[in-house]
Amino acid sequence: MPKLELLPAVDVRDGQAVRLVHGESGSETSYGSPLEAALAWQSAGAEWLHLVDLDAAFGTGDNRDLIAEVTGAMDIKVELSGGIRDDASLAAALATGCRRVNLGTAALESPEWVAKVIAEHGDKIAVGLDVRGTTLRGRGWTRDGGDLYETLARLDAEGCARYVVTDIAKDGTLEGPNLGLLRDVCAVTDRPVVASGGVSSLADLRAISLLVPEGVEGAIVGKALYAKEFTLEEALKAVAA
Ligand SMILES: O=C(O)c1ccccc1N[C@@H]1O[C@H](COP(=O)(O)O)[C@@H](O)[C@H]1O
Repeated sequence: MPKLELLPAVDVRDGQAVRLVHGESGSETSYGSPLEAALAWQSAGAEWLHLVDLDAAFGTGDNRDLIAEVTGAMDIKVELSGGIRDDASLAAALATGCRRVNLGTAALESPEWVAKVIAEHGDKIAVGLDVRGTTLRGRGWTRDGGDLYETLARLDAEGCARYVVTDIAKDGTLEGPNLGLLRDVCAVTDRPVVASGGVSSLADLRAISLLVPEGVEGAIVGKALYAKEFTLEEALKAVAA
């Protein structure tokens, strides 16, 4: 059985690595330099980095140069999220050398463009399904964007390669992942799913690992690492077992 991939997160707001609670603007705790954080996760053995431009996601500017600098400094695979909504922002994201990008708002508001870039770029495109209940949220998670399962069916039909599923109610809370949501999504798609939101312990990671046979490929870990609930080395060991 393949092991669960771990993607430590670096979310960037106003040039700083931050964690939010429920993705709410203004709930930031700052953790300093994004480059230092990313390099620390790489040194600890990460194979992936989940790098988010929160200003671009919220529409409060962007950290594009910094994101490109961090991505360029990485030897590991980078997944980029936040504000990738049109040809220019997608070209800038892909030009960083990242392995793939996550589209959020665009998948809700620009379905024709998303179908086009999925056809053009294949598995370099993932879609972030950020949900409250089963309602998708876009524009920095501030606006409703339709039903999770209807959107998933459309994206599946368009050939979307992968989904990053975030339970907003869990994100940044250290309350544990929404395993039911992950199971429900895996039950209706054959595409790999990356779990996001709520991881608080090594036990949570082991619980997500049990969903690998159902289609969960990876887990994004944020707050728990920054709050030192466990180390990345411990997490990698826990999912390797
Ligand atoms: O990661 C977060 O905490 C987050 C919080 C609020 C909004 C977005 C967030 N992150 C990721 O950004 C993209 C969505 O950006 P966009 O809608 O495409 O501009 C998505 O992957 C979110 O999970």
